[in-house]
Amino acid sequence: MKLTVIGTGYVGLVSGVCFSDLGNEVVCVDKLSEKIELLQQGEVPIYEPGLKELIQKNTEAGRLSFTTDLSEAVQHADIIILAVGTPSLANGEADLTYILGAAQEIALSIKGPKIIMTKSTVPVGTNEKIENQFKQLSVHPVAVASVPEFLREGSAVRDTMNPDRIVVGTESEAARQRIEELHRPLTDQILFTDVRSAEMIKYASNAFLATKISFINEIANICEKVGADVTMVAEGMGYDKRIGSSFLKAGIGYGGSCFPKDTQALIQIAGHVDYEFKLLKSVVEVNRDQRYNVIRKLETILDDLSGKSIAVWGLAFKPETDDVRDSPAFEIIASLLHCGASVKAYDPIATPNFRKLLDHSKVEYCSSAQEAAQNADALCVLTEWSEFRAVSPAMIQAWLRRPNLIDGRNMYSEEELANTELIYYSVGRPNMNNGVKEQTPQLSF
Ligand SMILES: NC(=O)c1ccc[n+]([C@@H]2O[C@H](COP(=O)([O-])OP(=O)(O)OC[C@H]3O[C@@H](n4cnc5c(N)ncnc54)[C@H](O)[C@@H]3O)[C@@H](O)[C@H]2O)c1
Ligand SMILES: O=c1ccn([C@@H]2O[C@H](COP(=O)(O)OP(=O)(O)O[C@H]3O[C@H](CO)[C@@H](O)[C@H](O)[C@H]3O)[C@@H](O)[C@H]2O)c(=O)[nH]1
Repeated sequence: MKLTVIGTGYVGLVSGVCFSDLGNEVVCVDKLSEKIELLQQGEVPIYEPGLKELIQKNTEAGRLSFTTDLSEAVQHADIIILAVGTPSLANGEADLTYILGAAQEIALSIKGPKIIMTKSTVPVGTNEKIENQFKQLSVHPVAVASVPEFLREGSAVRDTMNPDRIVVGTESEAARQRIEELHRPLTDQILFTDVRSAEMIKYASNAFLATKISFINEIANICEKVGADVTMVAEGMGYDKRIGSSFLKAGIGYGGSCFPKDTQALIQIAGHVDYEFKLLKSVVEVNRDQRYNVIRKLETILDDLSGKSIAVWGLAFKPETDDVRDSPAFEIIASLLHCGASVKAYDPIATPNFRKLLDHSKVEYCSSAQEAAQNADALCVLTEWSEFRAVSPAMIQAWLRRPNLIDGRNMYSEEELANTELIYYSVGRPNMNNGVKEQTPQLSF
């Protein structure tokens, strides 16, 4: 099949590359010439495991190419995939400038019938707007389909090649058949819906996963007060197939380019039809507060943070990505600076992107985990990179000036801490002091 993908971000690039690997002829378009030049040279503008190898393989096979020329590229394809960004506006609504802008450019360029397949996450009703734009601007018939994307950053290639399901929302029988044909090699689990339901499935899925995370984070906060261990609680809950074990890891709250923006957008979508989504508003509020527990725990240990040197391990919003959009590390470091602390930060991959967000005289970006931890008054672990898991708590203690470890991702076990003198605070688990668990709090009822 001949495909043109508009937007070479995490979704457009990975989808385009994976579709080419299935034998389709794919042209990827972006308006950022520096991105396209990198891709034409075989370089990858984002960090995503396995992507570079697939780009090289499929470019060499002549199935994959990159261009900034949208109007030329759309002639090539029968299916045009929209994968441009839909970031948040100040009020939380999705900004449709890029998606409607791209649709307009396509409408003004096409010279024949096309299938427009929207992979971007868009509010209910957006694909109808896109269809109307085509009707107004072009004489050529288009069939519009909402095919939302569910890949995760850090495992985007694997997720794309092994999707749990493909959702296809379209009113067009021709589009339905072609899109089914395109996805059949990936899965048999293809759900056909109307357009609005497909758009809603994407937001509902992200909102539900975000709800699971805020739920377990609140359980963790209660566990800390009653002396229970949230990792055991989550394990015990997860064996129940109705609950499931995934997305029950307590931590510093969700970040990234999707959950924060998509939860806000769904609250707005509901608001536009006079529905107050109370549950989701709480999910967002819990998430916003959860990251500040790191600061509260530091203050409990160190009292005043002013003048203290705090090491931070992990700047990306999750491991295996260089994406720092809405990373909890940003607000945590900003709070540390606000409290008068200085910060020594390290991330295996994401430092260059994070530095663009926060270039501050009191933040020193280090080139190793040891350099960041050396002589600090406390270490905060904010991203669970395997590189950090490989460092023993005894080693961490040796590097630090004062033996304080705040583990925002529950990386280290009681056994590993037993032989150290660390003061250790994690999330929803008992604190440890000198290798010994703190006493279980007395319950007064
Ligand atoms: N990042 C994810 O993990 C993920 C997963 C599922 C769904 N989504 C959704 O997919 C969409 C894309 O997300 P992303 O993270 O890949 O975005 P991104 O910001 O990484 O990339 C978008 C790209 O589109 C390009 N672009 C914008 N307008 C263009 C135009 N008119 N012509 C050509 N290129 C244009 C931009 O230059 C940019 O490179 C969003 O709606 C997002 O919510 C993202
Ligand atoms: O048990 C968990 C699972 C995740 N997280 C956090 O949640 C955030 C998001 O993680 P994840 O979902 O793995 O990454 P994303 O790449 O943001 O993927 C989400 O957002 C994408 C964009 O919409 C969707 O396509 C994916 O299905 C959806 O998982 C990260 O900050 C994680 O640290 C937790 O705190 N606890």
